[in-house]
Amino acid sequence: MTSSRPSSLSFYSKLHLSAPFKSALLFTLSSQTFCSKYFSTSMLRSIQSALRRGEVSCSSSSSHLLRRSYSSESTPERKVAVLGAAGGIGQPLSLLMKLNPLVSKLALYDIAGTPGVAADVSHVNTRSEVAGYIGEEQLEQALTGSDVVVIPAGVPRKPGMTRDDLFNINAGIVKSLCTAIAKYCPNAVVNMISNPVNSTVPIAAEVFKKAGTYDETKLFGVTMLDVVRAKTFYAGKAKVNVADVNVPVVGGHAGITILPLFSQATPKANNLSDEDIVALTKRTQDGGTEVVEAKAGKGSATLSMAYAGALFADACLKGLNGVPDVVECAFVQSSITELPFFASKVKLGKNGVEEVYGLGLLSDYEKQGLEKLKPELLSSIEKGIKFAKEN
Ligand SMILES: NC(=O)c1ccc[n+]([C@@H]2O[C@H](COP(=O)([O-])OP(=O)(O)OC[C@H]3O[C@@H](n4cnc5c(N)ncnc54)[C@H](O)[C@@H]3O)[C@@H](O)[C@H]2O)c1
Ligand SMILES: O=C(O)C[C@H](O)C(=O)O
Repeated sequence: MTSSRPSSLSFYSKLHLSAPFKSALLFTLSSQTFCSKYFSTSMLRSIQSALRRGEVSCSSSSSHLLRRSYSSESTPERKVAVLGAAGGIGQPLSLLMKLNPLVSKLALYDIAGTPGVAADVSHVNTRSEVAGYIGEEQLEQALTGSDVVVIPAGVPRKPGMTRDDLFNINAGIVKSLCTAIAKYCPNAVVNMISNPVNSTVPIAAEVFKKAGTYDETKLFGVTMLDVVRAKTFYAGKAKVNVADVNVPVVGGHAGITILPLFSQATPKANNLSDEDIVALTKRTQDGGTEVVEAKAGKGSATLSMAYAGALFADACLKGLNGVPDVVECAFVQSSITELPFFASKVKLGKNGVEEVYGLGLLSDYEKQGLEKLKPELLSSIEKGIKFAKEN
């Protein structure tokens, strides 16, 4: 082996890689010569496949080098559309999607403001081509060919409001956007962010059913922000490394319907009392309100939501690309309780949801929380279904 240890290629994600890959990727590479000298063609092809599927990230120069030199396979083309792209969530989410190497086309749609957002984001030197679309007459173009459609369109809360108070405005917005999705990209995976998620997802399902395009494996209410919050708050209280933390959050996305399962959190924390768990649960359930109040009339969570939305869209893209064992929490059609929609861990695959996981063992406190949330969640689901049937 040469003495000059290369530095320009640094691989930094080892997720989902088999042992030989892991050791191979621990090297830092610098040149094509090095690549061909120390990695067999088959190993380079395997690294390339891992890159293609998004199982491993590397600097764009290294990715380019590997792609150019050693592979006949290309990264799958994936179009992502963001509806509501000029909004508080839409703008940072569009930027984060532009940074995602799994995206080849990024369509930014809104009723106003998208030419500026698209021009701005398009200057970022990453893979995807960005286009802005404005107004209903351009919605067809924005959606056509989309693999994933992310919807943060709609009004946010102000202090004193519940998410359900947004229903009257957002239900109509979601209905019209989903009608267009059914028409122009019926096979797309839909990530619903617009509130109230407990109702907007059932609305979307009804719209797709009416259009004859409903595929329950492709419709997701994005509850990732609840997971992001639960991880952050748990890590802070338990004094563990937040990067190592996992906490499933189940139920729905509003108040007590958000049920973090801290009894299943990892790493296990022995330093938390029952009172700590109650406080952590309440803080997770009220996380949205905490931000709404701090913003004092200027909207709700946008930056943390953009982060959470980008993470979830990335998980969907990985699933579509065939990455194994992509598991996240989301609000989906479900039979794990008596409710027709429920958030729990789901496995994401080439067609969207591959498996909806059950709740696992719950503490007595979580069992009580589960029973308490059911009436409210059911009524929000029924409200959405009724709206979509009657309008
Ligand atoms: N799921 C979650 O965890 C979560 C988290 C935070 C916010 N939200 C929700 O996301 C939504 C958006 O929040 P925000 O802070 O970005 O609001 P915002 O007002 O800043 O942005 C909303 C955007 O939607 C656009 N819009 C309105 N009608 C549209 C239509 N018919 N087609 C396309 N775009 C349209 C607006 O022009 C605006 O740019 C709210 O409903 C909010 O409650 C959900
Ligand atoms: O709280 C809100 O209204 C926005 C969002 O649902 C959140 O959880 O931050």
